[in-house]
This record gives sequence, structure tokens and C-alpha cells, in this order.
Amino acid sequence: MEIQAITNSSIVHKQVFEGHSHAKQDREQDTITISYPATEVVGHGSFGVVFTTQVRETGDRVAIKKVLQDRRFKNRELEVMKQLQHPQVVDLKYYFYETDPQGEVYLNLILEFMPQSLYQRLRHFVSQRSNMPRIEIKLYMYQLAKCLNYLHKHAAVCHRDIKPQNLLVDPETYALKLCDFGSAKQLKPSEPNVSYICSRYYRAPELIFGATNYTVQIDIWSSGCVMAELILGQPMFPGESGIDQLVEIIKILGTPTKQEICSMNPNYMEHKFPQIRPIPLAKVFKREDQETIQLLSDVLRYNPTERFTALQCLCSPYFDELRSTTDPELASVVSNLRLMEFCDEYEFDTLTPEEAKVIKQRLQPS
Ligand SMILES: Nc1ncnc2c1ncn2[C@@H]1O[C@H](COP(=O)(O)OP(=O)(O)OP(=O)(O)O)[C@@H](O)[C@H]1O
Repeated sequence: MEIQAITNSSIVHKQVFEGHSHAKQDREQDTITISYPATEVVGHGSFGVVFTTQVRETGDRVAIKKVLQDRRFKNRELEVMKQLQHPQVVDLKYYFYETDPQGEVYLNLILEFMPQSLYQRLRHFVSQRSNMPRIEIKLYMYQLAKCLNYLHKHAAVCHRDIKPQNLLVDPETYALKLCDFGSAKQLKPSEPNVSYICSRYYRAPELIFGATNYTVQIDIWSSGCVMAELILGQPMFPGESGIDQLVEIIKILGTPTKQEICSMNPNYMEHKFPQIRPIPLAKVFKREDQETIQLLSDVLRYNPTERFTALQCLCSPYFDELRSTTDPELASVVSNLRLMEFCDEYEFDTLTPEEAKVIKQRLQPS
């Protein structure tokens, strides 16, 4: 779903809740009033509409995502977004409810605005028959790994729909932020989760195998698919149906071994698959260097426990260029985005002090 805004002169005044207030329940006395020019909605998504405007009190450009609210349930997207605050997550500034004349209740999420999706950014290069510059890919992938480390470790949340359309970017600063937490969930090892989530090209193989005990590692697989797509200019595994998606993966990674199938879903152990040999990733990505190939092969692994975690991705030599650049232009992008700054409280809080020390030495240039 694309968004656009056509402003007209009328100003809307709304009582809204703050996105990160500490109040446990939504009470009217906890609201503030903001105003913004009314906008016309131009795009419709599967769950709602998004439009953009500017809050007059703060001058902030925002995107307003309006979703139909089922009165029987808490909105999981809202609950998740309220607890997330990270430079690589689109910030929830405010939210409010409204009821239409038919009595339907809508939840409006007022979000930090970002100019483009990574999907649109890639299409820009593809339409010019050029490639996205390697360094731009690296800047985006680094921020995605930083985001997922925070999401998976600090918040224990799995996004479950990582794809270029849900990664918002600013091509002027190279900032990247994750959006659309409509499928996100806190996964608990003891509770099963539905496997029919995530958009087809980006679905981890354990989801295609119907696993319900999957982990946050499904997001890492999707990220690997995004990285491959940015390099190739087209999806790496363009499956035409649910099962064809597996065929596309097998065509490149080869048939999974018995152990690999067991690691994804033991119920398929007896199933007979045609034996296909893997194509080395160095052949698929002929013009990429060794560090790029290595990171891709570390994330596009059948076995979710062998697949790199977000923190392991961040430590990959692929990102050393960002840590040790002598190019003043790149150094300034890295510094403006504060890519080498980490917060102990929400980025290393699940590590022991010893582990944190080693990781910091690796991630922070001396
Ligand atoms: N904060 C934002 N700033 C700018 N654009 C945004 C923002 N949030 C969403 N968008 C745009 O709106 C699109 C749809 O947003 P989102 O994915 O959250 O809605 P959805 O209804 O879940 O859509 P989908 O049909 O893709 O599942 C995004 O792909 C993006 O282009």
C-alpha cells in the first residue's frame, strides 16, 4: 500500500493518547489535544488506510494508520508499538479511537513519517537499470540487524512480516526504520504460534514446513531474503504458491538434510524429497565479495538454530567497512545515524557483563 496526501484547508482537532505514556489504561484525563490539516486518503492496505499530515503543535510530519478495531480484542499492533522505542523502529507518537456513523470503531496510530519504503527505493534503481549501491545496501542491512537485535532480545518480539515494503527509508540520510507491527508477537517457547504468517517470498522454510514452535529466527531468514533482493534487484526466492516457495529455496540451497528437516519440523522426517544439489552462493552472487557471500550463507540456513542471530549479523566482517571507514562522506553518514552508538539498557541487556564487553569491543571502533 502506497501513501500520499492531498491537504485541504480544514484543521482537525483530536484528543489523543501519547504513544509511550506510562498509564496502564486509556483514561480520558490522560489525553492531550493536537491539530493537523485534514488529509484525503489515497492508499488502502489489507488492514487499513494510511495517510500523511503535519501536527501543528510540534511541526512533526506524521503518517496516520487507521485500522478497523475489533471490540472483542486488544489491538496487538498498538500493544507492541507502545512498548517499542528504538531509532530503527517507526515511533508511535499518539493514538486515538473514532467511531463512524455505522458504529464501527477505528484505531488511528499516529506514526513518525518516513519518505519511502525500501521496496520503492529498490524500484527506483531497477527502473533505471542500475543496482542499488553496495554501501547503501550495507547501511540498510546494518540498521535492520540493529533493529532486530533490539526487537528479539530486549522486547522478545518477533515481527513476522519483514519485507522491503515494511522497511521505511530516507534516501537522503540513509535512515531505515521498521514499520507494520500488525503481525508482530511476543513468542513464548511453551505456546504454539500460527505458521501462516509472513509474506510468501520472505517466509522461512520452517514456516513452509508448517512449524508452530518457530522462533524469532524467522525474521533473520526474511532479512537474508531482503539483502539478497537488494543485491539482485529482484526477489531471490520468487515462489508462485506456498509449496513452490520451498521449491525455489531448494533450487538454490539444495535439498535439506534429515537433520535440517528435523530442526524445522520433525513431522516431515519421513517425507521423500527429490535430491537437488546446492548452488554455491558465490555463483548466484558472482560479483559480490567474500564477506557478503559469507553473511548471506550465515543467514540463509535451513536450521534456525544455526542461522545467525541479529547480534552475530552485526558482528559480521561484512559491516567492518562501516566501523573503520576512512571516507569522510561515509563516516559522516555513520555518525549522523549514530550507527556505532549502542545503549546498554536496551541493546546489550540480555548479555552478561563479560559478553557485553567483548561485543562492545567488536562493534565499537576504537
Ligand atoms: N510511518 C510511515 N511513514 C510513511 N509511510 C508509511 C508509514 N507507515 C506506513 N507507511 C506506508 O504505508 C504502507 C502500509 O503500511 P502498513 O504496512 O503499516 O499497513 P498495512 O495495512 O499493514 O499494509 P499491508 O497491506 O502492506 O499489510 C507502507 O508500506 C508504507 O508505504
